[in-house]
Amino acid sequence: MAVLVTGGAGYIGSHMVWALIDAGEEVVVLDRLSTGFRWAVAPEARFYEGDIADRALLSAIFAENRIDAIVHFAGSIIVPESVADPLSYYENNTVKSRALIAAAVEAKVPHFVFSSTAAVYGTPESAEPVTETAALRPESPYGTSKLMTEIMLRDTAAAHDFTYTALRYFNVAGADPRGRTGQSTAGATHLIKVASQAALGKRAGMDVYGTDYPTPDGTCVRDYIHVTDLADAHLKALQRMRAGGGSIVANCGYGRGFSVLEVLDQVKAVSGRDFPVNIAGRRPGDAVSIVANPAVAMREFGWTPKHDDLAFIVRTALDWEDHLGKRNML
Ligand SMILES: O=c1ccn([C@@H]2O[C@H](COP(=O)(O)OP(=O)(O)O[C@H]3O[C@H](CO)[C@H](O)[C@H](O)[C@H]3O)[C@@H](O)[C@H]2O)c(=O)[nH]1
Repeated sequence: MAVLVTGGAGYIGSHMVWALIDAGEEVVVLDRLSTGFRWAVAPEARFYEGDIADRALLSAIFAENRIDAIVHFAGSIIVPESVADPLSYYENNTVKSRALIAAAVEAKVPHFVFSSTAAVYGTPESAEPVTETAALRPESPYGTSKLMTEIMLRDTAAAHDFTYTALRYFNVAGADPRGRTGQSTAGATHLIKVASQAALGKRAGMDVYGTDYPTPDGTCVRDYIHVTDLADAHLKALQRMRAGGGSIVANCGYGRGFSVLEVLDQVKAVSGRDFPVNIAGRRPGDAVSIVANPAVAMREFGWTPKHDDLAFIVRTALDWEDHLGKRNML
């Protein structure tokens, strides 16, 4: 059987494709290449260029491949962009996911792994690591668009012979330790990516969005997870469903938070480079502090983090950024 990876030319998707291939799986990728890159897709995967809401293309993919699982990454991922242009986020993340889920049900594809997000929680009530049963109060259209898809999956699983896993990602960073892929998106806004670019002189400096938050140093706190550990969580979630496990929602993070300033110190230390940091105002849609309780993923699919070390995350991000620079890519 084969696994269909939507968004497999993107940052997390391209790592997932490698994780599946490393595990001996047959992989089919569907990506419209709006932000991803054809070269990011492992050559062993079968590639289709197109949209996840293109029913004719999906029918062809299901007819040409024996797919028993979909791992769905395709979507828009930038919190402030979603605040500025909410309807694009509801279109790309909710409406198009609905089309993909409908096609999966029609084709009787039994397993679905969905890339959800910690943004579904908004800012949790307490500073304790958040569990999956916490209140769902997204603070951005991005978070709401993903939550709506989770709800569609829940209701679809109740009505059809269909099992899903929704993985709520915390802050994904780093790159394949073997250097095969990394975060390559043009105009990326993610903290570790931006700081790596500043450290390597690809940008003159960077902004810190807000130092007046109610956190120890006044900057926002996040739980940074290495992208390879995240891909491994998907693989384990898939194996669990194939073994008969039911639908489930699970956090993907390490259970400890770092502030923006702590991350910047780490990037400076690991790279050995200093760079200008401008203290700017708060960015719309930012949650104050959010850290995962990953107990469900660890217990239910036996997920064990292997790279839960901020210095390693930063090292692999810097190595990938350097690799892109040496090849005049981005
Ligand atoms: O140049 C920058 C970039 C980011 N930040 C700050 O760094 C923190 C992390 O920001 P990111 O943009 O790296 O990530 P977000 O927490 O906004 O969002 C990420 O995590 C979310 C879940 O928490 C979603 O999954 C989302 O897709 C993903 O981008 C925030 O406080 C942000 O304000 C800066 O200060 N300067």
